[in-house]
Formats: sequence, C-alpha cells, structure tokens
Amino acid sequence: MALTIDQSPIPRYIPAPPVTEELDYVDLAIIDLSKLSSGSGKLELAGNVRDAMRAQGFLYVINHGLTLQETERMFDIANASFDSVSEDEKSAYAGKIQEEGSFQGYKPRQYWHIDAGVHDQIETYNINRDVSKKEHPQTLRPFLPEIQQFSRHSHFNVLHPILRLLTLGMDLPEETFVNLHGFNSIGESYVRFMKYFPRSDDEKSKTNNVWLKGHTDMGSITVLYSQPVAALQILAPDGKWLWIRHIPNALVINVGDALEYLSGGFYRATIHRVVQPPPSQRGYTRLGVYYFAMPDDNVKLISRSGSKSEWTEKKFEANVVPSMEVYRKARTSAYGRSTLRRATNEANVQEEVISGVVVRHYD
Ligand SMILES: O=C(O)CCC(=O)C(=O)O
Ligand SMILES: [Fe+2]
Repeated sequence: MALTIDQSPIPRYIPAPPVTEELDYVDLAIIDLSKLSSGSGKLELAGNVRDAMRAQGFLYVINHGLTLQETERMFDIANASFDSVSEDEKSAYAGKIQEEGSFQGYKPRQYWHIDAGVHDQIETYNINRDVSKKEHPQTLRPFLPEIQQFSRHSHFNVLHPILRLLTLGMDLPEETFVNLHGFNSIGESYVRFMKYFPRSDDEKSKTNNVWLKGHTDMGSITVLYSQPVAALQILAPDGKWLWIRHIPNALVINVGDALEYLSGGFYRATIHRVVQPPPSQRGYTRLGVYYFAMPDDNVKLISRSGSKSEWTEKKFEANVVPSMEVYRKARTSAYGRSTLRRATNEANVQEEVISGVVVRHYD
C-alpha cells in the first residue's frame, strides 16, 4: 500500500532493544501473502493456512503490503495517542466499556482485574475501522487519514485474504466468511493501540508475572503487527506456554471464538497470554498495534461449514445462539470486571458464564 497522504511530523517511538535470551519459542508457519497473485500459489497457501490454524491457531503473515517504514509510522502514531494526549483528554475520550459493551475510546490503566487484587498496567485506545464514527483527541486528528488508510489496509489486504484462504481450506465458497465481515456493515472490527507499562515488584509477585491472563479472543481474526518486546505466549497442546518470536514487519494472526463458532470448530481459538518480558527487556514499555476483526453485528454465531463442522465444546444450544452484537457486548462489558469462579477440576483455570457460554481465563 503506497501511502498517498501528507504526513504531519510526529516524535519517533523507540522500542526496547532486541531480546538477548534464548526463549522457548513456538515454531509457527509463515504465510507469504505475495504468493496470492498466482492461482496455484493461492491453493497452496490455503492448505498451509488451514494446517497452521488447525494445528496451532496462530501463524505469521509476511509481505502484506505495508513497508517497514509504514508500519513503524503507525507505531509512532499509536505512541502519540498515549504520550502526547493529556490525562484530561484521555478521560474525555474514555470508552463506555461497561455501559455500552464497546472498547472504542481509551481504557485507563487498572481497569481490568488480573489476579489477587492486582489490576492491569495497560492503556488502550481503540478506533472503529471507520475513524469518523467517533471524535478523537486533538493530537490524533492530523493522523486520522493515515489511521483510516491503515484500517482499510488491515481489513481488505489482510483480514479478507486470510478469511478467503480459511474458507478455501474448508472447501467452502471463497466469500463465505468475507461476506460476514463487511467494511461498511454495522459491526465493531477495530484498530487497537495498546501500551503495557512495567509493574511494581509487589504486583509482579502477586500475579506471577502475568500481565494479561490467558484467554481466547472473542472475534474472528486478530491481527497483531509484530513488535520486539517478547511477552506474548501461546498455550501448546501439551500444556506448556511457548513464546512468540518477533519478526520485523510480520503480522501475527490468530483465530478467535467467533470464527470457531462460524467454522463449526474446524478452526479453534487458541489460548494466549502476555507475561513480563525476559530480563534484557525488563523496565521498558511495550507498544502494540492490532486489528481486531469481528463478524458483522447481525451475524448469528452458528456453523457455516456444513459437513465440515466438528464437535466443539463451546457450541451454543440451538435456541440460544447469540448474534455477534449480543456476544461481543456481553464479553466486552464483563471482561476483567466480573467475578470469576475457579473451575472445579483445573486449579489454574477460572470461569465466567457469558450469554450461556462458559468463558475461561488461564493463569
Ligand atoms: O499484546 C499482545 O501481544 C496480545 C494482546 C491480546 O492478547 C489481546 O489484547 O487480546
Ligand atoms: Fe488476545
């Protein structure tokens, strides 16, 4: 995507230095989207995406169409939304998370309960894919055309191609999932900026160094623009937490619960969490840029996959299938605020019931 927009000057964001420790990394497939231009490349990619998403629920995408400089520019803009906006303005543009069940706007630090009375040290600023839906702080206004272009890029050049590959991998008509993710439909797919701040020693010990508890995402696909601070881990089938490695200008993409429902369990949402970085990167902030995709609000969370449906323990009973709107509002307003109960037979799992479905949180 060649940026065609005049760019206002902005301070550069300097991330933490590269990690120096040897970590237990997960080996994820790397999907080269530039291969999409040939017909045979597409079928091969569809097979690779299917295998990766069924085995691990996570993969990397490279050659998605933004240059490293363009991606870094979006990190600079993300950082400005935290460092260059006053606390007063952040409160004025705070999201009505509990009241409206929507993350749009700022989430202040300490809003989510993590564990043992300790709350998060994470600020987020979420922007609907149509940036004109809400007002934004003064500092961000000159950058809105760029954010808009970035959100369109994430939707049309990343989300849609990945959804097409996922449907091809199930032998479904190519547009099956794309048709449920319209850019102009009513729905919540959004750009997220997120900044993690280091914790105090007391908070560290009480939370066992977990910054964001193990969870599955509620949407269909999450796109994470890779950044250098090691902290994201996924839960491997053998119960071990494995680290995600940073690949410059790659995307880390995972399946969320909504796609698990739409695919009838053919693709499963993988549990992941964020922990304190290793010593060489401790004491730094961690800045993230993401695109959280969800089906349109009116989409019922039932399988579209016909004979490819597989049993999924999360499946809704036929008479209580929620729409994406109902489901996302329930999950968004409850997240980090509701009282969790310990799962009966797994010591490290806590549960809550949302729209008739058990949502699990992992230590
Ligand atoms: O920051 C990350 O690496 C992942 C964040 C995440 O899992 C989420 O916001 O759902
Ligand atoms: Fe997540």
